[in-house]
Amino acid sequence: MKVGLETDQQHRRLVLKALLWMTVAAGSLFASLNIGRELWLLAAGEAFFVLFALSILRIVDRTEHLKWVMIAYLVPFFSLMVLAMLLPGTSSTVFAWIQTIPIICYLLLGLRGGFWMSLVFISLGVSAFSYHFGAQESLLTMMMLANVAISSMAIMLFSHIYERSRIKNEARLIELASTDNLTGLANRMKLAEVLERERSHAMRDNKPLSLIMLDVDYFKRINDQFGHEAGDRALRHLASVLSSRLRETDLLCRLGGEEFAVLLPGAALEQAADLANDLRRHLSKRPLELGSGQQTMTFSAGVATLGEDGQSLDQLMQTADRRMYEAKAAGRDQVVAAGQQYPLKAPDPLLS
Ligand SMILES: Nc1nc2c(ncn2[C@@H]2O[C@H](COP(=O)(O)OP(=O)(O)OP(=O)(O)O)[C@@H](O)[C@H]2O)c(=O)[nH]1
Repeated sequence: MKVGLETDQQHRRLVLKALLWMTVAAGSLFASLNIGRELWLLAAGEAFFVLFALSILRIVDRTEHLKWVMIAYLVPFFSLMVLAMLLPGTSSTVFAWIQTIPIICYLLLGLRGGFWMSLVFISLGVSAFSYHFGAQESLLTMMMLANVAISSMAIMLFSHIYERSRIKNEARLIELASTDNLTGLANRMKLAEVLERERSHAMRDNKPLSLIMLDVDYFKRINDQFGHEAGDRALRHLASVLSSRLRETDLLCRLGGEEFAVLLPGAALEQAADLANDLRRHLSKRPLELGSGQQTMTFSAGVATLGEDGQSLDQLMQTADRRMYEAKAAGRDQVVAAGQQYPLKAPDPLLS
C-alpha cells in the first residue's frame, strides 16, 4: 500500500536522476566533441563524469544517504564546470552553465544547502570567467562580466524564493491531506503513515504497539433528534474529550462518520484495553451540552495488538473492527479485546 504523499526525498531523488541522465547524454556528446578538438584534459574529465553518473544511477534508488550522495556528485560536477572555464580554447558561451548552478542546488539541496552551494560555485564561476575573459579591459568585457554575475545572482534569488514558498505550500498541503476537517484530528492517511513508522520502531526495539477502534453508540439518534449540526458538535466534543485523556505520543484519528481509532505505541493489549475502558468512562462523565439539556455519549470499542493480531495496518484494523462489532452486539458501551469484555463482571461504580 502506498502511504502518504510524495516526500521531499522522493522528489529530490527524481531530480537527481534527471540530472544524472542529462550528464550521461551531455557528457558523452561533449567528450567526443572535445576529443575532436584535441582538448584531452576536458574530454577525460567529461568521460569520467559519464562513468561517475552511471555508477550513482545504480545506487540512487536505494541509498539512505541521499544528501551526501548529492553533495559528493555536485562538488566535482560544479568544479569541472569552473575548470572548463579556465582552460584555454573554452568559449565564453560555457558560462551559460553557471546559471544552472542555483537551480540545480535549490532543487536538490533545499534552502540552506542550496544557498551555500550556489553562493560558493557562482562566485568561483564568475571569478573563473573574469580571470579568463576579463584580461582585455574593454567596456564590452566589463559589461559581459556584469551581466553574467547579475543574471546568475537573479536566478539564485528566484530559486530561493521559489524553494521557500514550495516548502511552505508542501507543508500546508501535507497538513490538510492528513487532517480531518471537522474535528481537526488526524485522518486515515495519517494513521497509515504513523503506523508504518511506529511498526518498524516497535519491531526494532521489541516494544508493543496496539490499536483501538471505536464507534459512537446510537449516533444516528443525536442527528435525528437534534439535527446534523448537533451531530457535528458531538463529534468535535468526543474528539476534544478523548484527546484530553491521551498522551502526546498516542495518535487519535477520525476514520470517517462516527468511527475513530487510537494508535498506542508502547502499549500491550491489556494496557490498551484498560485505556479504552478509561476513555469510555471519561466520555460518559462529560455529557455534550445541547441547548435543551445534556446528552451522554458512549462508544463501543475493539482492541488489537501488533504481532498476536497481525502485522499490517489492514490486519490490525480488521481485528479491532471485528471486536468493536462484538462490543456493539454485546450491548454497546463496552470494550472487547481478544475475547475479553470490558467492563468485566464487576459493575462500574462510576457509572451506576
Ligand atoms: N452530524 C454528522 N453525522 C454523521 C457524520 N458522518 C456520519 N454521520 C451520521 O452518523 C450516523 C451513523 O448511524 P449508524 O451507522 O446507524 O450508527 P449508530 O446510530 O451510531 O448506531 P450504532 O453504531 O449501531 O450504535 C448516520 O446517521 C450518518 O448520517 C458527520 O460527519 N456529521
